[in-house]
Amino acid sequence: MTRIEVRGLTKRYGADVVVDDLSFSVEPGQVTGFLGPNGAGKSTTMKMIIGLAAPTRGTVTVGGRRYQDLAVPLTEVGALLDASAVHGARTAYDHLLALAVSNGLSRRRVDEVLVRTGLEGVAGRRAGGFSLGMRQRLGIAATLLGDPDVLIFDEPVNGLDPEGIRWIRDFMRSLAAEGRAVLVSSHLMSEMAQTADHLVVIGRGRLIADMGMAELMHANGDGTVLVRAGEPLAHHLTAAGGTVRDGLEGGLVVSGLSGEEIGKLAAYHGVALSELTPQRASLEDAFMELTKESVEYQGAAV
Ligand SMILES: Nc1ncnc2c1ncn2[C@@H]1O[C@H](COP(=O)(O)OP(=O)(O)OP(=O)(O)O)[C@@H](O)[C@H]1O
Repeated sequence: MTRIEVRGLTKRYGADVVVDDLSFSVEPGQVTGFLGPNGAGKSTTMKMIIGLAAPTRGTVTVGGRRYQDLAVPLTEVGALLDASAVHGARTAYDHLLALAVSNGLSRRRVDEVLVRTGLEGVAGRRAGGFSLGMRQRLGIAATLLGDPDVLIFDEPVNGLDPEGIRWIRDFMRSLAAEGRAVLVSSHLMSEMAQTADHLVVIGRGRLIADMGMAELMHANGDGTVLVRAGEPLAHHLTAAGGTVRDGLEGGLVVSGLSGEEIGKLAAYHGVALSELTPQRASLEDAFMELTKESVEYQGAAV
């Protein structure tokens, strides 16, 4: 099983430290969301993983080896950093064939990846005439040519319509389900919520969070219940094992008890409830909270 290991990775451009002592792992069989506001250093980190930028300090390895030490990189790491980087005059088939041949891969793989990405019907068309969604598919097809265990995608859903976004999301999940390590960057938490198993959040080049999606949801209110009652109820809730804190506008935020248990408890003590709402974590809120210190340009509060 192949993983990406980033250790103490640092990149300096002139006086600017754009990636600052970053360490994290990308595990096989998972989609790892790589999140951060614009300019956080995501693309630069990805470039260092695939040897397109040299680290100022630190190391990054794929399956224990540096990218430049891989014999045929395409068979170990597939990366899509910029989907527009195709030769517009070439057909989709020829674009993939040129890549396959220059990497010593078989023609058969070209047909296979065209089918896998749903492009077989347009393989003879020039890539220059492709929609953004089709270009993304072509870019993804290229990453799969060498059947690599590790895949890296930089903002793959940027600018796509909902159908295209759904397709990419499902595709990432299917790649992880095959046991591959998938690293996907985004500056939108909402995109990651339905795609990633694990999140690595950075801001101004530094690691802010490295945690499982479930853990993040839990840490941000998932599993709590918002309660409003006409009469004092908090002491009954704590006596029954709940943890209670004050919410907005007189509400109580309760953890450790289910909505049903709270409802029964209130009925038992004859307390009328005006609200009993299980809380869903807002991941967007969690992300804003995590990164609020590190966004490049903040809107002025008016
Ligand atoms: N070749 C370079 N020379 C100088 N500065 C650079 C270079 N590449 C990136 N930067 C700077 O490094 C910082 C991080 O950029 P990077 O593209 O890695 O961020 P990002 O998180 O991918 O952002 P975005 O979501 O906007 O693409 C930015 O301030 C950018 O201007």
